[in-house]
Order: sequence, then structure tokens, then C-alpha cells
Amino acid sequence: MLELDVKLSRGHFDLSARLAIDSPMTACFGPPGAGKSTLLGMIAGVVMPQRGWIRLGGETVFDSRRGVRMPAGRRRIGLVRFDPASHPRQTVGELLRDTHRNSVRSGTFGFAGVVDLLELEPLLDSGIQSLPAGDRQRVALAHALIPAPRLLLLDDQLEVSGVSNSALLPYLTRIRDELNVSIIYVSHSLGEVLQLTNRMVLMVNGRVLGFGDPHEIITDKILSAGAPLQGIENVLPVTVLGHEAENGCTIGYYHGSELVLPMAAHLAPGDSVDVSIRSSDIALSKQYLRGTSIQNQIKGRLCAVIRTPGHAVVQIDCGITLLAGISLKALHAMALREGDTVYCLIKAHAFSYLGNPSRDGQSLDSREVSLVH
Ligand SMILES: Nc1ncnc2c1ncn2[C@@H]1O[C@H](COP(=O)(O)OP(=O)(O)OP(=O)(O)O)[C@@H](O)[C@H]1O
Repeated sequence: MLELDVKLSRGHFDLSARLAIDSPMTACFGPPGAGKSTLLGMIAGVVMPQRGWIRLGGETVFDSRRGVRMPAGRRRIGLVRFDPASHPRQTVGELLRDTHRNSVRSGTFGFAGVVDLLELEPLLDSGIQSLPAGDRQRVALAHALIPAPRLLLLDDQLEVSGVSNSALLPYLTRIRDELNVSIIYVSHSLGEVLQLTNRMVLMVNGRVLGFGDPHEIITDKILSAGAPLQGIENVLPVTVLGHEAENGCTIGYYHGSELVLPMAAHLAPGDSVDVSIRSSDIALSKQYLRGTSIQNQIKGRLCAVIRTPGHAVVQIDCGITLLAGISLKALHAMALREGDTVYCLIKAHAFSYLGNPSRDGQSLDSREVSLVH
């Protein structure tokens, strides 16, 4: 159980949060600048609140009135933040063995078990600097996990590494279930939140605007809130296959399907990039449509319908969860029911690229790019 009541003022930004989290997996969702990283930093002990208290498993790790300030290293909290530049010459194996050696006294999950769970065996002899971003994330996760934390915090790594946390989702489920470690992770995708957990913290402007069942928060807080929360509902990790210069589009690959995306000539085949699509930009059909101008038809299964006055958001399992916004009239006319097969219809130009793409562990900004036609 994590309980906290904290306050921090930093320039124009005020954070005030009160929470009691006992779920094994909790998503922290909110627009950029909401205070998610700051909150995670306070829990981990790398950002000091000005007032308040934090208790983990009944133990007080921070209390401004009583002068308790437990150092980050003693909290047994794994904050997954990783800077490969701090390990310029180490291989993955060297780093993780060092981590294991240094944590033996305080407890450890064991080197072999973590390497196996995160499928890192083939990377042990690779230099950390040369790893692709996705692999680096798993190394960062192993680095935080080996010292047997009681709580794992996954900050948003999108800006840093060019890929979101989505690629880690299957591993997070195993960590929660097999190692019994509670997890709080920052997500930018509501679809992802619904797929992975039934507990969510919604942060906006330094405040906890909602805490609890994601469906209820989406209905009560997000759909009625308008900007800046709308438009970040679905995030898809895509691998670039190539470009069709004559058709003005880029082709991506996602979960067994090809996607037609807006032209992004700076990307090269093999690059990983996240694309976002608003729920309101996804239409639904019960059949595959022929002779349509809409280029993307992603097949999925309808899992749930979230109703609001005059509006509905439909949750569809397409390998990852997508949210599609439709009118109640359309919902009734289509007689949609849970378990139905549906096609998500998405125009190529409705997708937006998020963050910096990654290839071979580097951001595209810092390397030469070859155009593919
Ligand atoms: N080290 C710092 N010093 C001063 N202000 C900071 C610092 N780090 C963040 N801020 C400010 O604090 C506010 C909250 O930032 P924070 O990074 O916690 O938000 P966030 O919700 O994690 O955003 P994002 O989704 O973009 O990562 C922002 O206004 C940010 O500019």
C-alpha cells in the first residue's frame, strides 16, 4: 500500500496530491506538464516535496513535520530512468552483474531470473551505448528490478528514447504476476491503460483529477473535459516499412497489419515510431469495406462500450486496445454488442507522429537519414 499527501511549489507550477494506492498495477495518465514525473520522483525520493508525507507498506519514507527524509537508495523503489551515457563502456552483462553484486546485501531477485524474464540473454555481451531504444528499455527495467524493489515506477521514456512504454507491457504483466512487484507506470495512451490495469491516476495541472476505475474516469473526467485531454486516446507503436512517394504516404507495420500513414520521408525502414490517433477519428464498420477511400481497416473485437450523454466510446481489442468515439445513434443503428467483430476505419492523414523515432538506439535528430522511395 502506497499512501501519500504531498505538496510542492516550483515557479509557476504547484503540485498537490493525495492518494492511497493498493493496486498491483496503476497507470498514471495526464497531459504533458501535468506533474506525473514530479509525483513519481517524490515517491522514489529524487524530488523532495515541500510539505506532506509518504508511506510505503506502512513505513514512513517522507514526513516534512517529523523531519523524515529516507534517501532514495533505501526506499527499495525501482525508478526506471536510465541514461546510457552514464555507462559508456559497459556491456549489458557487466552492468547487470554489478547491479546484482551491489544489491546482494539488501536483497535481489537474482541475475539469471531477471535476465530470463526480460529475455536479455542474447544482449549480455552487447555494449549499452549501441543498443536499440527498445532493448535499452528492457535493460533499464532489469537494472531497476534486480535489487528486488517493493514498488516499480516507470516514468515516461518517450522523449528520451523515442519509444513509449508500450513495448514493455507484456513484461510488466509478468513482473507483476511472477515477482509480485507493484507497478505504477506513466502512459500516454488511454487504450493502453484500459488494456493493462483497472486502476488509474489522472493528473492535470499538478492535481489528481481522478483516481480509480479507468472507465469511470474516462466517462466522468476525460470525455467531459475537452482539451487538453482529448486527442491522446490511442497510441500505436509502429515499425516503418517504407514510403510510397507516388502516393504521398508512408507504410508502417503494427501488430500483423500494414498501416498507411502520412508521408514522413525522414523515417527509414526499420525505424520504430509511435503514432497517435484520436478516438473521434476512428469510425467503425461491421464488415470489411471495399471501394472506400479510407486506407486503414484494422480488425478487432468489441470489448466494452462506455456511454456518456449523447456519445459513446467503444473499446476494441485489436492486439492492443483502441478507443473509438461514435454517436449513440450510430451505436444503436449498428446494434453493436460485446464480442462483435468490427473494423476500425482510419484515414491515413488522421494519424500524427509522436516523439522522435528511434533506430539502433539513436534519435533520428542526431544521425544521417537516407530517404527511401
Ligand atoms: N527540474 C525541474 N525544475 C523546475 N521545473 C520543472 C522541473 N522538472 C519539471 N518541471 C516543471 O514542472 C511541471 C511538471 O512537470 P512534469 O515533468 O512532472 O510533468 P509530466 O506530467 O511528467 O509531463 P510529461 O508528460 O511531459 O513528461 C512542468 O511545468 C515542468 O515544466
